[in-house]
Amino acid sequence: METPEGLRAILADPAGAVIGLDFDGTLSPIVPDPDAARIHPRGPALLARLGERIGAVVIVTGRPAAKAVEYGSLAGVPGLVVLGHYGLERWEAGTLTAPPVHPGLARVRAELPPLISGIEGARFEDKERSVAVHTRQAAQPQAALDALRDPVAKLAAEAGLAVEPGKFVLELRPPGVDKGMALSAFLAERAARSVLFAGDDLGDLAAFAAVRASGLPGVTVFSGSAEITVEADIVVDGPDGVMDLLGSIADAIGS
Ligand SMILES: O=P(O)(O)OC[C@H]1O[C@H](O[C@H]2O[C@H](CO)[C@@H](O)[C@H](O)[C@H]2O)[C@H](O)[C@@H](O)[C@@H]1O
Repeated sequence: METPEGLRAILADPAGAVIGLDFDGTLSPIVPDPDAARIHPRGPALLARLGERIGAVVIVTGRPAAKAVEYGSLAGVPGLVVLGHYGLERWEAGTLTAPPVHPGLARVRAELPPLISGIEGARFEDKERSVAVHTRQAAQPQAALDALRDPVAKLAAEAGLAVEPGKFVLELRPPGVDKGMALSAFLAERAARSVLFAGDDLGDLAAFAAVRASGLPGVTVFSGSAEITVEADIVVDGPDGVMDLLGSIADAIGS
């Protein structure tokens, strides 16, 4: 495969590059229990190598930023920025900045668990600034997700929250921010000269669009799985493939 223009730009001028990465499904293999997710074993060392030479490495995730740092063992990655909750939170050099919790969260925290209690295998995740319902552990994950779509959408609308669908998950989160907005603002802040973003799920599409809209030499990387197909400049085989790609970038720019 010919090296995409965006990747060539990153290799030619690493100090001007931003490498943006999703967490679950991209850096961290998908597992049934959201609390059991951990970064790929090669992740921390690879990101540390990239952090030394790349202009900026930024993780843009639906997780709380501190959870991504913890589950990723990432506190020591040089210069790392983590934008959590789709850009609502920012973690940098051990400091977390975040807005107040959205007032609608109290209502969904109270009403979502009873609403999903009739759905076999459905699981509630409380992320403080958002909540999620997962169906991966149901006997029929897709049917369970489909059964939840309308009641979850109704509850979210009444609480003034947005629904973010993903891999066997529906999140209820504050509106007005997405991974594309978060990445675009970060590129501007860093005066980036090139960009790569890697993701695996529907929430990452906004970041892919931001790469394309940035006007920079850019490359989108899809961490492929059997669960979803998305067009991107480079498609790799899940987190193993992401690690191979990041490793080849780190090797090419030296350490
Ligand atoms: O933006 P991301 O970093 O990709 O986070 C998106 C959501 O990821 C998590 O759920 C997903 O991964 C779980 C662990 O592998 C898996 O069990 C689940 O089916 C996936 O949807 C996380 O639990 C959510 O809170 C994140 O928002």
